[in-house]
Amino acid sequence: MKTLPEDFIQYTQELMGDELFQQLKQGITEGEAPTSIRINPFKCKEGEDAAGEPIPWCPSTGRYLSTRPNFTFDPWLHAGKYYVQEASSMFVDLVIRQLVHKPVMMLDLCAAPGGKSTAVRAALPEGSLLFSNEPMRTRSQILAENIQKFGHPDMIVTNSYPRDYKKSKLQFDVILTDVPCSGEGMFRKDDGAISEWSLQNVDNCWHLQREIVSDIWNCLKPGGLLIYSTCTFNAHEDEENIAWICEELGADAIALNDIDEAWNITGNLIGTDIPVYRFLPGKTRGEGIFLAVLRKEGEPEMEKEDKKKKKDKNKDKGKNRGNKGKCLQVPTDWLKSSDYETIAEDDNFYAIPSRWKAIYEDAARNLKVIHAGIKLGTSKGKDIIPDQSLALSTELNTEVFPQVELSYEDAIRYLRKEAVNLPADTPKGYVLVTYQQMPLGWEKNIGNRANNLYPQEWKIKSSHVPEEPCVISKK
Ligand SMILES: C[S@@+](CC[C@H](N)C(=O)[O-])C[C@H]1O[C@@H](n2cnc3c(N)ncnc32)[C@H](O)[C@@H]1O
Repeated sequence: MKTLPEDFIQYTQELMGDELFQQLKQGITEGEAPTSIRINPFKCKEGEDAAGEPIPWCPSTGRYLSTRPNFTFDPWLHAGKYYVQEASSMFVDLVIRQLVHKPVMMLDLCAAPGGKSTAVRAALPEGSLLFSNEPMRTRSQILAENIQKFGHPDMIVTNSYPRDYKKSKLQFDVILTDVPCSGEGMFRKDDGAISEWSLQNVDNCWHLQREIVSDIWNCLKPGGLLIYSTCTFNAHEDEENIAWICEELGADAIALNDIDEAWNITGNLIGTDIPVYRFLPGKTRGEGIFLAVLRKEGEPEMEKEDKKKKKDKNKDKGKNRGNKGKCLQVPTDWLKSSDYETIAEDDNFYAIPSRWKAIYEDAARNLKVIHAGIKLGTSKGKDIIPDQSLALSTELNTEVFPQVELSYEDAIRYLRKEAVNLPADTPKGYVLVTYQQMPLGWEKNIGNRANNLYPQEWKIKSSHVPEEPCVISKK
């Protein structure tokens, strides 16, 4: 049985009242964290569905599973066909679908490991561009990995601080700040969150959260949306910060529609009329999160912007802004569509959707961009080695590469970066290996053997192999 910190009990009981607090306490100490996944709609065939019960606030892609499979040994997870995410966090799906109806520029400022970024990307209208940022270097690498597995081309991953964004002067229609917090909402799942908790840390967190939002505020367009979330319960990091943002920075909180009472979402706990959404374990079926949506004061400058875009488009007509010399080296048919420009950086080639190349260039000048669009490959001598990002991209033209379908055992061997031999009649050169038709990565077939090109940093490290594959698909 978990023991909660005394200071936490005292404060939270006062904040919530006895009945709600007892429900929460029981949820944390005795309840079980539900297992859930979110399927990647861009990697599912029409009519294909995942097993499990739909998550009510994310019914198209979120599923509760009745057991917890050993996800590490499911090749589909590595192929980006789904993401393991706790259910409450999928609430951003509802927020985006309800409030964003035209293509936008969005920033997920505190994004690693990428759960909310991929959820948001799936919900945004096509034509939107999503920046996914994480200031901590190691975590930003994990974020870039998960974004590449998700495979959507309209994403830029950066490893920068909010203050770097402030200097960049980039402007966004929507910003999500899933800020670092004291983590009370993780008490059920993670004993470490309990041992690291202290009143002092709560105090440090709400100060840092205000600094983060202040730093990024000028990057939000007038009339733009700020989605603020934490995974903690105390009002300092939640309602009090929301009130502070509204008053000091200038914003209004927005109430969401169609919130079913049966979901048992809890509202504002400090008696103000600001609409906020709290997911409490023991009450709502998921872990603890807090979320509020704010609209920045001011009128959206839509008309002005649309005119400017038109002007810029005309200015660019007939102008090839790609790196011509290097462009020629990348086969033009590796992608399904030709709406891309190839960018060469050192030995690496990226395909950037043409419509946002100017924004990419702006970002690259001002921020540390660690991934953008689709990384096509790396040149080595006269060769271009196709990249893992290309293999997992939804834009890959699978028809131009020979393919070999792997058995479950070989797929796991491949994902562990062990040698996997290909059938004798496989053509020499780069071969796309798949598992149940999902691309996993590349091998280079050199005749008598094949080199496994799976990224070293992504490989499965455990030597265990389960007898049965984990099955997420509906039979
Ligand atoms: C709650 S986690 C984000 C989880 C993520 N949104 C998801 O759904 O997968 C908060 C993130 O903020 C990052 N962070 C820490 N300090 C930050 C800062 N000063 N500015 C922005 N992000 C920061 C942390 O490293 C962490 O990855």
